[in-house]
Amino acid sequence: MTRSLGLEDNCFSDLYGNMDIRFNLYPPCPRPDLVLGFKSHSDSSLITHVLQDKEVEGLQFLKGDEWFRAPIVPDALLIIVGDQVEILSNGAFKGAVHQVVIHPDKERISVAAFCYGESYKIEPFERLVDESRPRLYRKMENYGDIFMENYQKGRRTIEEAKIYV
Ligand SMILES: O=C(O)CCC(=O)C(=O)O
Ligand SMILES: [Fe+2]
Repeated sequence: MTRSLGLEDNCFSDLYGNMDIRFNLYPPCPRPDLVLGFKSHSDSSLITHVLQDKEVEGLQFLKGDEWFRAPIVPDALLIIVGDQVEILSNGAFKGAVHQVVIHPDKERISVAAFCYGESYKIEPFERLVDESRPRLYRKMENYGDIFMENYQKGRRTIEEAKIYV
């Protein structure tokens, strides 16, 4: 990813600070058309590693206005680009919007490991901002905290970070 931006190999991973791990349990629901296991969101992290259930699908990604299912690949870790990489890369990568749907009669489990930056402040890499690529995101502080508040209200925090040029 970094090479495709002309940056040094470790410039994202050098920023890693905390990792939060979440164990998700999605009980079955006889009316999966009426509920979601996880409503539509992008992650506040730099990147997220997801270990999916070995048998029950549910994770979906938004492209355009269509949802695409993430297939099960046994024992594979799925990598999701988070909002903080969107900001650092000045929009070259996008925080992937995803949701989880529920199975009518099978439980699903997953484990998500969120890698966060060590610093509370996050802004685009200077080297990715110039006359031909204007700065598209403000410097954000305490992204994770703002994120939770917004998530509960159904808002995307990345929208607050965007500068419209
Ligand atoms: O359950 C999954 O596959 C993904 C969970 C997720 O999106 C999250 O924990 O942020
Ligand atoms: Fe997520």
